[in-house]
Amino acid sequence: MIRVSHLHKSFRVHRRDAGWLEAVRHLWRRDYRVIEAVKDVSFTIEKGEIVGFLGPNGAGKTTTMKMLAGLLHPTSGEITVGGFVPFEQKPEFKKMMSLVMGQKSQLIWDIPPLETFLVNKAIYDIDDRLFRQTLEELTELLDLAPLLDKPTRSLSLGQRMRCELAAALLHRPHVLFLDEPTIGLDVHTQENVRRFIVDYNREHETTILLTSHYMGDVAALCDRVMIINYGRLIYDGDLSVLTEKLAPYKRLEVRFSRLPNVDWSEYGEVAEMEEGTVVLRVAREAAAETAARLLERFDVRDINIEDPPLEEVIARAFWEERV
Ligand SMILES: Nc1ncnc2c1ncn2[C@@H]1O[C@H](COP(=O)(O)OP(=O)(O)OP(=O)(O)O)[C@@H](O)[C@H]1O
Repeated sequence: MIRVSHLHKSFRVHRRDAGWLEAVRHLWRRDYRVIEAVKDVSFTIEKGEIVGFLGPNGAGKTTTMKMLAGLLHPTSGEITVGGFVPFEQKPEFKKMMSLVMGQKSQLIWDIPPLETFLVNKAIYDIDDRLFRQTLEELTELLDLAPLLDKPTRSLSLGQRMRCELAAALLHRPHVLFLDEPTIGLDVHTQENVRRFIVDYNREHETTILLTSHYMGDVAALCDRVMIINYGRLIYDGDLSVLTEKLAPYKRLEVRFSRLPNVDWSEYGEVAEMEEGTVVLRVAREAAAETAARLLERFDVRDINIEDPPLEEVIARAFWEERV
């Protein structure tokens, strides 16, 4: 569905040092600096996949998404989305995809969401029956009924985000680019939005590329992740493989009736210790056996074996640069 080959994007920006003298000098002499935001990125995404696109601030995620959505022209390289070249902005292309940016609203501020939806109906030339049917479905799924006729500016962030998603989906796009769709939302609304994305993807086989700083989004939604750092793709594959590769240990959280006074290094590396609980880092293959040993020797109230937190795995990927 999405094919990207040797994609590059550079921006030419004015170079100017601070100070008024520099500002005056700048009137005559203009220096430029080139920022290579995306460097030689290639990937393919098949129909119906949900792929997480991760990277630290300024890594090149939004720039890539904007190129995929046809808002930016690549410096070089090729992109096709559903067979279309995005930057040509053919009407058929616009009808088959949608871009949702958590930081930017596509709803018209002073009118109720329903009226923005009607504007979109006209823009995308959606026929009456399909519009009614889709709106009904989205209203139900996103619980929009009480919001549709309130002015957008009076909605909370979470309510607005649900309406943003509806606005983006009214024309039933096959490809969805979601840039930070849960940013700033409370935990409950984040979960609702995640559940909606999963259900929607399952039902309509929508292809989804998603960026998020919330690892909860990524863990809940994506089996596959792509990691970009300084404009380069440094990982593209299964999230579980990444975890195993970069964090080849498990976290054993053990709660005791009374914390025993022992040399923990015999069991693993202590990550945390407080009151009656100790968290140990233990090699993956030794986790089950270590848990059994602890259960046998001590008065254990509860024991939990978990993968390391995703934040830690992703942070390691950034440090290691090349995965
Ligand atoms: N229009 C522009 N002009 C100049 N430089 C730009 C422009 N847009 C992006 N950049 C630069 O390109 C690089 C990549 O930016 P981009 O917004 O794609 O990163 P990002 O991974 O989405 O970061 P974030 O997580 O902070 O949103 C950054 O160095 C940014 O400053």
